[in-house]
Amino acid sequence: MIKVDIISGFLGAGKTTFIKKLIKEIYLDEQIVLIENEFGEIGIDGTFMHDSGIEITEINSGCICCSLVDDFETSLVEVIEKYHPDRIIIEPSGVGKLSDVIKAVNEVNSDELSLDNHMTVIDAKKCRLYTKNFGEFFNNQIKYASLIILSRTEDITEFQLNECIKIIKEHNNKANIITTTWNQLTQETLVAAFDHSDNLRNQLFNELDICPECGHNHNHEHHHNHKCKHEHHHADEIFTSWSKQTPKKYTKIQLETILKKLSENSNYGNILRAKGYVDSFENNWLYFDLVPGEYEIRIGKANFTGQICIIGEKLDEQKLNNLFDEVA
Ligand SMILES: Nc1nc2c(ncn2[C@@H]2O[C@H](COP(=O)(O)OP(=O)(O)OP(=O)(O)O)[C@@H](O)[C@H]2O)c(=O)[nH]1
Repeated sequence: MIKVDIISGFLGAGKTTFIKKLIKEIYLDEQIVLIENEFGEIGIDGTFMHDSGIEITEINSGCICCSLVDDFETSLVEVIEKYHPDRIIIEPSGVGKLSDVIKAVNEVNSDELSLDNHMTVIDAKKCRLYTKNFGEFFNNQIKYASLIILSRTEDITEFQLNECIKIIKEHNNKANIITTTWNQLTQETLVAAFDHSDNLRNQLFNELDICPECGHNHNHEHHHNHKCKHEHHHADEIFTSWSKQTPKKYTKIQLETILKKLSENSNYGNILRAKGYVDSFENNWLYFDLVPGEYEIRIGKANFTGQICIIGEKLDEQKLNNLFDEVA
């Protein structure tokens, strides 16, 4: 049997960072293939992970649970035939619904796959904001998780942490919630959290009554019709992405000025995530990550060209293009 893990979580929650930790500390003896589904057109994460020798299959420009469901099945079957790994880790796009991804995995026509952990990474700092603004996606990722991992707990007050846990428990009061900051999470503590989630998963599955049409859990016929009509949005009805490939060089200060504007200014649309890498005037490239209110620039290896990817709501493509092109 090939085990399948799904690691969901909203845009920028820390999925990729957590997967790296899992591979290094929990799955170190297993042969792993990672299937990444990016909502944007460019697979940015792939380049980071390749260095650790993990096979990566990327499915970009849409969502494996709606527009790319056939591509997803094809990729899974290809991965099984080509690599016969011990485990396949699926990283859905941040705007995917976990119930849809579980459903897509269950529908793949193969006796070799068995769904193992389906966990969700939640940015503890943004829990309240995201449940309010993007609840349809965010709450679904909470509800269907067998294990929940909080990120950025080092940056929040006890009050914020309790509030975040309260929100999570409103949607899922069974899953273990990992609240420890990631640099303190040891192999033993992770294993303990996973063991508990093993028991829970079976329980959760019995309770999952997933609608065959829309992938949602509905217990009553009446609710069923209502919810399918009014609540089931596809990610691309709400979120948009803008990508650009560019050979342009930036100084660190120039890139910082751009990211600062993106994180503080609503002129460009509601920016929820930006990431990519660009050439610099030094002998290295600048890799960047942005979520609302914070950004990070790291030094990295050259790539074949620079790539920028932005995801948000109502993005102003012209203004974004000018921002990256007309650098002072
Ligand atoms: N301070 C802090 N930063 C974190 C933590 N987890 C993730 N980050 C940062 O958050 C940014 C996004 O992390 P990723 O792991 O790329 O998030 P993701 O969920 O894969 O993002 P998507 O690409 O949108 O799917 C990066 O800059 C990480 O370094 C955390 O626990 N603490």
